[in-house]
Amino acid sequence: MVRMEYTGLPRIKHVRAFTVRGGGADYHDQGEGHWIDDHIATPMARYPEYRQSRQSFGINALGTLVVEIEAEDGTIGFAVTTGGEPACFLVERHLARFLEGRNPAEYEKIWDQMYFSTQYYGRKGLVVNAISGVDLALWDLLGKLRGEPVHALLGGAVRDELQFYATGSRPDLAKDMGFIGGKMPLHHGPAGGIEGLRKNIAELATMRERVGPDFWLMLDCWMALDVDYATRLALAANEHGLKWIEEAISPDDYWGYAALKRNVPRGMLVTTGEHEATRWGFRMLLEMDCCDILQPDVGWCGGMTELLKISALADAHGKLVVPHGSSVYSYHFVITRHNSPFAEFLMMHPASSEVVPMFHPQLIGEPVPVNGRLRASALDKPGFGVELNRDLPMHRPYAR
Ligand SMILES: C[C@H](O)[C@H](O)[C@@H](O)[C@@H](O)C(=O)O
Ligand SMILES: [Mg+2]
Repeated sequence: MVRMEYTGLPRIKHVRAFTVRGGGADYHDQGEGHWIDDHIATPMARYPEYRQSRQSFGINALGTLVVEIEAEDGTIGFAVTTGGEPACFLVERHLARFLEGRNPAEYEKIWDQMYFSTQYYGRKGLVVNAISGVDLALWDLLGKLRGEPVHALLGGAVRDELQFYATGSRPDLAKDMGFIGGKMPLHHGPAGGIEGLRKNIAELATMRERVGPDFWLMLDCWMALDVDYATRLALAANEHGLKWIEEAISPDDYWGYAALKRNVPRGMLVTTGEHEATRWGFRMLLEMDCCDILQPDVGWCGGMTELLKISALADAHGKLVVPHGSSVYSYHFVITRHNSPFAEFLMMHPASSEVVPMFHPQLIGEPVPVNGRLRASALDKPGFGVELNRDLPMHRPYAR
């Protein structure tokens, strides 16, 4: 038998970084009147001028980062995440050196060099968002070069379809659309006092009335609360069958999460992780028993290469990993892991009344759940199975 010498894949020739505005991966970057910017509780709500709108304090300050990786045969892999112009700088002026000229299959070594070369100023947040964007573009390129969907590169689907819960303002409509649950944004935090707490519970009670006793209802608290408020909210919400209380405390307060997890009523789940990063951050959440479900965002936690490590660690601890909604980037992962039994779908329609692609308008061919589900066969194109909408006004601020 002739032994084929392994020469690797076509080398990486160019890495390019662009920013683009208006929804997409920076999905908080929406127009007026969208549910996602309507008096949602945040840590900034202690300042009255920043209470009504998260855009007022800059939740959409960054915009989307688009990373493109072109191989020497002309194949292009890409990915989108949150990061905007500063992330473009990091990609073109720092990270690109670890990719250009390399074999795209060496994603472990590339990830290691991207992380440890930026560790002195990175480790979480924007820097790891940029690393995640590069890593996801690399996996897209790998899939396109090998003619395989990313889920096949990750070991293949363990189920025939994905099921989704919906995040938005109308769990009642989500139930009618076939989703398995509805997660609502919390509208009032400690700054709203007991009155605000009562309003939170009234909103939950109204939705429980509309959806009946069995449909999952969850509250997303977006880092806004302290342990005392979160505990009182959980105790009051229990009679309305709250399934989980999400990201109630600051991501840095591991001790607060551990206390909240001890305080909530038996059977109610504590979840967090969308603003956590790397295997080391998630190890802290696991070893300090902070939560029941880990929710890394694959576009923010370090990318697919890191999510694989986080997921295996969580699995060893018997914990679920339900990634924060990140469109196809999480779908290709969730369908391959038993400890990821369902996925999040963020309702990006302004009134949560219609299913629209999560990263609209940036991804051409972006699949959406039908009746709350997505067949594995809908994810069978190479890479992440989507193309970049090149009609959008993209800007490459640090072209080389
Ligand atoms: C709905 C929440 O306030 C955030 O906007 C959402 O993006 C995130 O926390 C989520 O879990 O989807
Ligand atoms: Mg959340």
